[in-house]
Amino acid sequence: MSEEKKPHPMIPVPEAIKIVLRETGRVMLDQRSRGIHQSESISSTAPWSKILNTVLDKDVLMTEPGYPPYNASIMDGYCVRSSEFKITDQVDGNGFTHHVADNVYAGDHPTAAEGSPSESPTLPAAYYITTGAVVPDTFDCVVPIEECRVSDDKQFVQVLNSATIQGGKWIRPIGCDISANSVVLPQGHCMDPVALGLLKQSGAESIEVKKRVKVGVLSTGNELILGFNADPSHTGKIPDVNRPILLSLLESFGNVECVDLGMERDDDVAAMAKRIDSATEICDVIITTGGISMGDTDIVENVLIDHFGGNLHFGRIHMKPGKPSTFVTIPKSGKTCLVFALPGNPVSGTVCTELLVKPCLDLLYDGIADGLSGSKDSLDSELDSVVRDAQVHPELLGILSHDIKLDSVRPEYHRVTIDGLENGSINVRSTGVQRSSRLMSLRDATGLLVLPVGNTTKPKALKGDRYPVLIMNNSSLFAQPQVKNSLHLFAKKQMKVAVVLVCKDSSFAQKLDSVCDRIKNSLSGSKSGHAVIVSKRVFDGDLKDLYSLCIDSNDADLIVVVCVTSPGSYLFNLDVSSMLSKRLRKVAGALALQARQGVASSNSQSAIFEAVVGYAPEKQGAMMSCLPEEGVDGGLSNIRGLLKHALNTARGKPHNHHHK
Ligand SMILES: Nc1nc2c(c(=O)[nH]1)N[C@H]1C(S)=C(S)[C@@H](COP(=O)(O)OP(=O)(O)OC[C@H]3O[C@@H](n4cnc5c(N)ncnc54)[C@H](O)[C@@H]3O)O[C@H]1N2
Ligand code: MOO
Repeated sequence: MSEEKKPHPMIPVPEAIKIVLRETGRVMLDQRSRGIHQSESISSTAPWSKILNTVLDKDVLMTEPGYPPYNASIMDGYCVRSSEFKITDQVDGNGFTHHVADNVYAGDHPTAAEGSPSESPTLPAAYYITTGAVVPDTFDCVVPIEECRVSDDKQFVQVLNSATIQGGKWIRPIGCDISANSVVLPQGHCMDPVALGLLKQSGAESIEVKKRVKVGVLSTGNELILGFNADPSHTGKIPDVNRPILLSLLESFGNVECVDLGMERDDDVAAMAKRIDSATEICDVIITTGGISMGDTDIVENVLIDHFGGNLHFGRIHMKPGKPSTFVTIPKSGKTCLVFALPGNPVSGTVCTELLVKPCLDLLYDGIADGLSGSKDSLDSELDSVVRDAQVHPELLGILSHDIKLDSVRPEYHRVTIDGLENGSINVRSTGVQRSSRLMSLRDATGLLVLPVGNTTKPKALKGDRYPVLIMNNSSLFAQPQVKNSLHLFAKKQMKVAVVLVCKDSSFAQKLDSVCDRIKNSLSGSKSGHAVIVSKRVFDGDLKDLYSLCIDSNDADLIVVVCVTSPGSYLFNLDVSSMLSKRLRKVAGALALQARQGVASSNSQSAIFEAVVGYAPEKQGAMMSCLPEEGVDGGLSNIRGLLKHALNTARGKPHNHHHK
């Protein structure tokens, strides 16, 4: 290390992000003052892959005459004139009402048909027409084929019910879907698949879209090679992983056009300067990795400052990983290039691209408020507002699933797997050893947990502690359910029900079949699918054996325990319900209350009964409910809709592939 090389002060992450946004805003205001507008025109006939995910910089308007551009039939049938029918109702001896002048198929251009007079001396004209075909001028009604009788030679047609003939019926008039000159797609709209379709319908020749931000990525270091090529024994050489990671990560942001700047040695200042020089010509933003800390070969900062006269805004950040991250702006040919010189460790470079570079790219792409002028007097306050309004990472409050030792020097952006929503909270677990060279720590990472510096009072973050977690990949949060756990598919499923009739006295056993029928009826509804009784049993033994009988058996989703006793003697029922509620896990209070209300509405006296609903711990995912015989219908139908969700909750843990 040379004598004069002194470490830069470490600034806090929030300050670093604000500096990045402020300098980005400065560049944008400068461009605005020079009238530079970052948009480009794309022909609407360009390949859709070129248009997909671009963002409109200008409204797309509907061309004349609107969509659809002609009056189109909604049905296969016959088009007629509503005015003619009234006069010539049922003139033909065979009951035919119209003669068929011609056929118009979708795709035909029926100019000949326009206003053509009826050729039959006696009957008005009709045209056979298909769905989507042009309704000939002067015709104003389509009668569906089902409403017509057609002669064998297809020359004549009888409209069976005159009431089906109404002006405008079964026709989409010109411009009814999109009226001429209306805004089809507003400025700022992302060209998603539906927007591509609407663009086609609009008839617009081209669109103005925001220019993607041009970002160059350069790897530095003498140790770098392209790959091991199945031979990792190159002493001292390692594959360059930063470029593939960063180029593809940037690509995934969607608002970036990447420029691969290749690899550069770290012992040749002139070569590196040359490469960065040509990059500043074409790139808005440059990311370099490696060569930015304290070693003799860490030359990147020298090149950026000494060779290009760059302005250094910060040279170190108080964070782990990513401490040596450096941010420089380089004025070049009338514009300013934003340069992020990131550490070479793969994790550091990746985390800092997410944390520091992404907000800069989003700001460059999304643009700044229209009213900002960048004039000298207001510049500072305008930049303040740019920083305040800029968008940063989506974030949630994560709950730690286990203890983590805190770093005693730097706040840590700890790579975690977000385990999804459970009871409304986000549980996170560490991806393991967090060394910034250990790319494996990013493999299953979907978030960065922001941990504070540890001290003697709080050396560890503890299980259950809450910290902000920055989400790295939104889609990972929405775990895909399996068919069996899907809310909408499960709704159609059968609910398998086991019934246990608990009798104080065996004479009640004969009620079993009728009770089962009532249970089946009360659980079947259009929304909750239908119930099938998979087992019916009578229990009249010692109550202490009841629970094991209930859980022993089949693959029921729901075990319904029905208590039957003589009217007015409810003590037995209470014994049953209190015994079961002790054995069940997560007794569902809200459901039980609903059930009890339902019971009461069937039979007011049984309201005294303590309805029970809960999960049987021994039967994974099954629920058990205990109800009195008199109110079983009301009780079950009251919880029918909720049972489906309760069962899904019991089973539908978010699916995760990578459990440690
Ligand atoms: N005396 C000090 N030494 C170091 C300090 C310090 O403060 N004082 N900081 C350490 C920290 S923290 C980090 S992070 C690294 C960052 O170093 P550089 O940015 O200079 O990066 P390099 O030394 O070039 O590389 C670091 C590491 O990463 C490997 N690497 C580099 N590029 C790639 C690539 N494209 N693909 C895969 N791996 C790459 C390189 O071989 C090194 O192992 O500095 C500490 N040192
Ligand atoms: O800051 Mo460095 O990125 O810890 O390893």
